[in-house]
Amino acid sequence: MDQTNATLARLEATIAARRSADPDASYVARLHAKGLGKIAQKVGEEGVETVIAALSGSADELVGEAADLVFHLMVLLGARDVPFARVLAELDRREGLSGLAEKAARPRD
Ligand SMILES: N=c1c2ncn([C@@H]3O[C@H](COP(=O)(O)OP(=O)(O)OP(=O)(O)O)[C@@H](O)[C@H]3O)c2ncn1[C@@H]1O[C@H](COP(=O)(O)O)[C@@H](O)[C@H]1O
Repeated sequence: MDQTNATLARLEATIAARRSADPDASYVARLHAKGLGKIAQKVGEEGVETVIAALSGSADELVGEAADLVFHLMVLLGARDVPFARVLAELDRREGLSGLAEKAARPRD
């Protein structure tokens, strides 16, 4: 397993373990206590903050916001019982398929 996948696998396992923790002691548990809607909202907020950092922040700020976004996305996937491996497998499936070619092959409305 390469470094990227090892980091994500560790984070996924930590998130799964913290879901049922005390919400007073765990941010992951607190998010789950607030429900799927709150988790999804956080992903949206972190996405917007990542965009702002990309357009007007430093590289360090962009790294920080991107980490927040990936973390909250992993919490969201876990809340829906979707293993991150499925996302990686989907990216693998798309490997080598140009985004332009994929779009051109879509059925027209
Ligand atoms: N990677 C992260 C991570 N990244 C960001 N965050 C938290 O995500 C939150 C995002 O910041 P915000 O200001 O948007 O949050 P907020 O003020 O609570 O937001 P609102 O209540 O206003 O919606 C902060 O509380 C950050 O500390 C994280 N919290 C946890 N982890 C990982 O998850 C593990 C388990 O964490 P706990 O569940 O807290 O033990 C940790 O050991 C880490 O590995």
